[in-house]
Amino acid sequence: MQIHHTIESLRAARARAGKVALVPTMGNLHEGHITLMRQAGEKADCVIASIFVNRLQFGAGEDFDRYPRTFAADCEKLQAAGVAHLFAPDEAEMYPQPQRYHVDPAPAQVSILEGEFRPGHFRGVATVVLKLLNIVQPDIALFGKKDYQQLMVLSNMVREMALPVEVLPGETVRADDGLALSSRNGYLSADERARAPLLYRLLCRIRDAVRAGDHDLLKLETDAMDELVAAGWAPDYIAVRRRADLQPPVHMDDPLVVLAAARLGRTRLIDNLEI
Ligand SMILES: Nc1ncnc2c1ncn2[C@@H]1O[C@H](COP(=O)(O)OP(=O)(O)OP(=O)(O)O)[C@@H](O)[C@H]1O
Ligand SMILES: CC(C)(CO)[C@@H](O)C(=O)[O-]
Ligand code: BAL
Repeated sequence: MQIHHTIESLRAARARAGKVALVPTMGNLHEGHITLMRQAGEKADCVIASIFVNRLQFGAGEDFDRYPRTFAADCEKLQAAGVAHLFAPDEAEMYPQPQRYHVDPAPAQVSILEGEFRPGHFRGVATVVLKLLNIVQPDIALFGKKDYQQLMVLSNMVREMALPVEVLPGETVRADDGLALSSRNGYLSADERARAPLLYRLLCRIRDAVRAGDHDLLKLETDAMDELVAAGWAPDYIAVRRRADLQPPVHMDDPLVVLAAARLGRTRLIDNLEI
């Protein structure tokens, strides 16, 4: 695997490659990321991964400074997964001056769910992903469904900006007990890690209830929030939404997804399940 720290070096390599799939990450790689890399390898001749902890998408008081940076271990995993090129710019390469141009998703996209609790987050995500797409110019870009709203925002950006790239979703990879793999799981203490699968279990319960014909969504959501609080969590939201635009459903036969975010100690976890 070749490692590129500059845009110039990455672009020279990209120019020699055929069909390229890009998998953007913030590093601290786990099996969820590696599954995306393998899926990318099935769709393209050449897989390019990126690792960049993007300051623009972190709010004040969020975990930018303590975000796990494990570059050497990440490189070994990418190499083993058959990734051909890694783009790993430093901050001066990505943002040589304070970024003056941003992608601003419409409030309907980003004032809800994650966007309500992380103001400015998706502006930062969309801006860095547009920049990564411009740098790499991949044919395909892959993003995980674990970050469901991110996938929606980025798919809409690509479509509305007519970017010449195909966005492909990756299914959420989970631990045996159901917890969605996430870099932030590493923040959990042993006790918190043992309690963490409750979030997934509550999502399963709501999914199963809706499938079985229970349409009292408010009660399902409120009961699950109460259960999290009783178990010592601080939930931000649990919401059943339409998959297409993440707005509240009008018809229960719309394709739906249930999404949640909650804090366990100092760690904020998100998860979702399609219904
Ligand atoms: N468990 C997972 N299954 C599938 N894809 C995943 C999983 N976790 C992350 N991804 C995807 O990997 C890409 C990079 O994500 P990122 O580097 O933020 O990892 P993360 O584990 O989600 O980290 P964080 O804990 O910061 O949310 C994103 O497209 C994300 O949706
Ligand atoms: C897409 C992304 C790499 C942009 O920084 C990040 O939000 C992530 O890791 O999901
Ligand atoms: N996995 C999405 C990136 C973030 O939480 O900032």
